[in-house]
Amino acid sequence: MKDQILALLTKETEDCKQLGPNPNLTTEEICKRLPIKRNTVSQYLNELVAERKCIKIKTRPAYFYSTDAMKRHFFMPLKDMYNSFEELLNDNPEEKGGKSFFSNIIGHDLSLKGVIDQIKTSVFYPGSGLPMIFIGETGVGKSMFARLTYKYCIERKLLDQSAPFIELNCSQYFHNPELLTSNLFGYVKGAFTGADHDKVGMLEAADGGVLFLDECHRLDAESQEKFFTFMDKGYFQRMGESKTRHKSRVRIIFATTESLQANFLRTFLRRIPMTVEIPPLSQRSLKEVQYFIYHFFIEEAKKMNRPLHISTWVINRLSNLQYSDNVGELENNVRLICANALSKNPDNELISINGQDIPESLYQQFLTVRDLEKENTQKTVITPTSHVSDFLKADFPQKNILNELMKILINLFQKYAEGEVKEEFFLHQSSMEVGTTMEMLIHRDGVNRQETILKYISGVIQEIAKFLEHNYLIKLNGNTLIVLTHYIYSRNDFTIQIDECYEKIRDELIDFLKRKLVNESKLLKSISDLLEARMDFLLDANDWIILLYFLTNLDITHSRQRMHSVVLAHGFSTASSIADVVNRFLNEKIFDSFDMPFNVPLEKVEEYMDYYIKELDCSNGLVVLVDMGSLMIIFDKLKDKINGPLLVANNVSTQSVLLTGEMIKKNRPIEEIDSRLKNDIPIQHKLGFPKKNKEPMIITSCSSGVGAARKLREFLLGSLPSEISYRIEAVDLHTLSTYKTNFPLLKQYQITGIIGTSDPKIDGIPYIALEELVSSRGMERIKALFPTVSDPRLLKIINDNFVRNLSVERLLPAITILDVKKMIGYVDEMINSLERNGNFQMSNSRKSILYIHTSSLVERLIRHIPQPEALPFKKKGKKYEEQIKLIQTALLPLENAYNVTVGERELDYLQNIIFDQ
Ligand SMILES: Nc1ncnc2c1ncn2[C@@H]1O[C@H](COP(=O)(O)OP(=O)(O)OP(=O)(O)O)[C@@H](O)[C@H]1O
Repeated sequence: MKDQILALLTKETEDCKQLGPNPNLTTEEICKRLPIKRNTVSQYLNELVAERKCIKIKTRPAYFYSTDAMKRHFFMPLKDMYNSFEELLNDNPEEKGGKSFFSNIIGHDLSLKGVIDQIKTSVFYPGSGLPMIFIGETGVGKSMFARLTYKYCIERKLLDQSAPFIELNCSQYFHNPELLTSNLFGYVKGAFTGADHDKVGMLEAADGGVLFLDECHRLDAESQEKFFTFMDKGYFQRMGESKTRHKSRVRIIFATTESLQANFLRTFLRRIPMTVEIPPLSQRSLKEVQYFIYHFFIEEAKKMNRPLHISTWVINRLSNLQYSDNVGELENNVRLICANALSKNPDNELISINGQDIPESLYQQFLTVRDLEKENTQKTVITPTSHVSDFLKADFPQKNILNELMKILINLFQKYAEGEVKEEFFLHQSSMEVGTTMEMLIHRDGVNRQETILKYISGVIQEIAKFLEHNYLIKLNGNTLIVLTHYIYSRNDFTIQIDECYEKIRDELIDFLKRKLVNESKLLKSISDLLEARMDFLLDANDWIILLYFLTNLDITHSRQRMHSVVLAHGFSTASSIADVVNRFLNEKIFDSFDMPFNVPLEKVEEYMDYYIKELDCSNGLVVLVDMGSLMIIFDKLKDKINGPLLVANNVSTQSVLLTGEMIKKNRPIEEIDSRLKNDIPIQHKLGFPKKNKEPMIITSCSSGVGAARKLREFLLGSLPSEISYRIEAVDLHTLSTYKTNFPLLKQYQITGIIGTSDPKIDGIPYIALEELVSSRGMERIKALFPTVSDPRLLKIINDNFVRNLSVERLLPAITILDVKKMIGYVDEMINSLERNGNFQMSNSRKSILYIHTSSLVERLIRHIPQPEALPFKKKGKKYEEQIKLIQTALLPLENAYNVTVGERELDYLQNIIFDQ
């Protein structure tokens, strides 16, 4: 069977004209074409991938290509699995190295990487590609990308060499929408006064090629409607025509500087699935702006066919101007400067460009730029044969910083290995080195915080932070997020290098750290997986070392047991500065901080603290230091919500924060901190202990990993009736077994049970195997799991849902021709009828068997599979007859729905399942 699947894939791969989502290469389609069950097909496909006989594109749905056929018809794939078609296409050797089609575009590997990926996705879509709309300010490169897309299609043989490219600027027809419509769609003789012959429109003229509609927000509603009919149905009519329909196989690209929502019909936008946003120059990095400057000077040098000597003064100013008309404006400036310099000395072999060559019109602007450079007389020399890459001397300062850091870390490890320093010192010192270097990355030059890629990375890091908070209960503060973002951002540009002779000891260091820092390693593995999945960013050995040390700074293990403390102070950075100084002094992150603007309303402070106590385990206590008497009210606001002792003191000074921090670090009890604070520094203070009952919670945990636990959580939540909102959290089994009752959730909540597939053995907390929920003791278990639910009706619903949903899960792979959910609905009805008419409660285990048995029974009947063997003889008295009647009545709706009749032997079986003692 596996061979059949491979043969089919080979044929389909060979038939593919281009690499892109092809419905014939999905599991779904293979199932339709071969008489094999879906599960089996999936399993074989994955085996074929593991055997390297086919590759998988992990999109939704996933696509499979035969590796051999790929090699013959396209290129040799370098991996077995790809996250997207773009990733696959990037492995095309023609796309690699200097030969990549888009590599001449400035920013192709920086801010425009995403734009180029989107274009590739769009053009490879089967048929005529996906219609795209480029949006972005004037001069960002929309027209350029439209032309490039066309050329790319020709290069990749998606279009013929002779295919037309027709461009239309819709704003030219602003005052004459009718003329625009007639030019686009054509007209027939007599369609309007003056239409004395038939005329082909641009849509038809562009058949087999590309139609680019610039400034398309000028399309009136009628033209938009005509377009979406065309995109929907594939035909259009010329003006004045009512019957004839025309077709055109055209790829349409739209572009606009305007907002989509305000200028287009919703129906129109819906037909353009690919919106490609090109960022303005102000959102690109300084580095990218400088590449543009070199690029345009090189273009001018080519045109003039002579070298240019440009002063640093000019380059610096050009780099720092604001360009409201973006790349186009920058290009014009360079052109103007060159033209001016040339006109002064037209006969010189070499054109020198200094401050005095700046044309009048630009000079004013140039003077607004602050003096940036130190005295620097060096000139940039550009010749007609220069290439931008000549100027990318890759002098990333951060590369040196990180290379240096690796040297220091390896050196420290060597010292430790040779017994020169103690383990504690080497680990501590290494973490401190990493912490300091990472902070330096943020403050390097040339980072534009608006830059698209930086924003993107920041978004991914925030997602990771949420994941960590949710799964490991680790809260990363804002600064940590910024540091991580900048680290990944820097590492996008280069690889950290160490001398070959150090590689062995580096690998030993990594092994040592993975053994020593088990929690951090686990955490980093999750981070690394997420970075790979979301950004295709792979951490290498050096990153692992640096980031493991970085994570130790976050004090993951300790923060779980220690008291928490926050400084709340008014002012731009008062709280954070004091907290930072004290944390540094104590060599540990003890304090969090909240900087409050002077006019901050109390609700905002309360909101922050609510979030804080919700997110962190404060069962060991929370100390809040505030800078105003009025904020003492925080005590009353929090005291009933918090699950540990609370101390609020009105004194924020370095002295009081340090005193508190020292005591927290020494794990002194909160009462002692309270009395020391009030004795040493006269302050207002309030101390209280929680009265609040802990909220109940269920934990799910599975031996096969947190993913399975999360699935189980979803399953349980999905089984709760809407009236009940209950906290259920998925926790990694290993973490649970390691931390036991010290695990924060276990302190904060009243854990009513741990449901899963393996017992973490925690004293005082019942473990309930999933199976038990559907056993005869199920109801009892459910009552204990949901102590706050007293209504028996609700408890019964929960119980019934569990049994039923679990049966559905089990039935899904077994039942092939029936719609399982629908079938289960009928069994529900049957159970209700039996319980109601027979006046009894069926046990969970019987219900569970009934769901499964009845479904396969109906399937057997539909497929005309013979009835099972008769059961051994049993006495069939009056009671038996009554029970059979009950079953027959309960079965009626099901029999009617599936047009089947349940026979005598089957009835006997059912009686056995339902009533047999
Ligand atoms: N990434 C880039 N690399 C090289 N040249 C670029 C790049 N982006 C834009 N340009 C150049 O900048 C100039 C302006 O670009 P283009 O005309 O395509 O912008 P536009 O967004 O279409 O502007 P408008 O909305 O005003 O029509 C062009 O000469 C284009 O070739």
